[in-house]
Amino acid sequence: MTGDTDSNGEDRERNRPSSRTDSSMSTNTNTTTGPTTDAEQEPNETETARPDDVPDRPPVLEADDVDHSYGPVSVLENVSTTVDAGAVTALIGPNGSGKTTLLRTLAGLLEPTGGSVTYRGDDAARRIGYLPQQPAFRPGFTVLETVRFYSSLVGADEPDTAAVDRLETVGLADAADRPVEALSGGMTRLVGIAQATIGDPPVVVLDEPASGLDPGMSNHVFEIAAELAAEGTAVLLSSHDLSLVDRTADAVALLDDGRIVRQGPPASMRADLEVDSLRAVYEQSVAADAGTVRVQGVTDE
Ligand SMILES: Nc1ncnc2c1ncn2[C@@H]1O[C@H](COP(=O)(O)OP(=O)(O)OP(=O)(O)O)[C@@H](O)[C@H]1O
Repeated sequence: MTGDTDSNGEDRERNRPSSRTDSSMSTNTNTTTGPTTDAEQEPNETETARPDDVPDRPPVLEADDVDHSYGPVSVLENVSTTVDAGAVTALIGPNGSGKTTLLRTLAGLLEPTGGSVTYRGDDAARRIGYLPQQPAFRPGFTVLETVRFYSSLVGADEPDTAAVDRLETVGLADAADRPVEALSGGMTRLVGIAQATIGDPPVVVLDEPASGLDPGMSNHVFEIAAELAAEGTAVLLSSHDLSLVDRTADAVALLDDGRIVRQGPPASMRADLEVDSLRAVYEQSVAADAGTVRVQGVTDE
């Protein structure tokens, strides 16, 4: 993985792990999904044809009819999806629609209250790396010491080298000696990304990795996600930055009120609705009024 940054997204477009015409996620709503075959694929005029040498993307995580309730409050209902190797899968949806709950369920941090989540990847020392929405680190240590600690936890042969490399990748090399409690919110998130990716887990789950980052660093974080995918990692992230998702993601799942209402490659989603942006797909698919957060468990009188 390299740490090169481009600020305009053109290199990322060129370096995208593969064409987005291959569907790593079903476009059906609420169905168990798997890779579709090329024969099942509708021709897509907005994208170039899939080259023959694009590797298959086996599902590494599968969610099958997943429900999650916090006590009496049902937050996820019948969510079926896959997270595939060598792809960036993005979860989008309104505030409170259940993205964090789904990410935590897929990462194995929350038990589904119905359905199942299955890991189908390699039996790695660390299977899933996870960046929480609000990463926090134990005060009293520097950035380098913190990342080195996580590096040694995952059994790196040379924790120092691995930690230094990872800080360079996320763009934090210059802050290596700074105490973690003296970092800005965006810098803390970058330490979190270093922590989530150390040890090269087959699955990396990033909850709003670009939140609080300036535009250049947001681009950089999505570029890191694309580079991880190009190396074969299954990257699952949530984001409200629809243009970055549109440019970067191989597959998108749109969650509304705890249900997946659309999923598939962004180009297919745009083509299905005959619109030219993921934002337009979002606006046509989300039921809630803009400016209102739908709160599960609260009924309309
Ligand atoms: N521990 C919890 N106990 C009870 N309810 C919870 C808990 N965590 C989340 N919720 C509720 O579940 C719903 C979905 O929350 P979640 O954080 O998954 O949404 P989200 O899509 O990630 O939102 P955002 O985009 O604002 O981060 C919300 O109504 C929230 O209040």
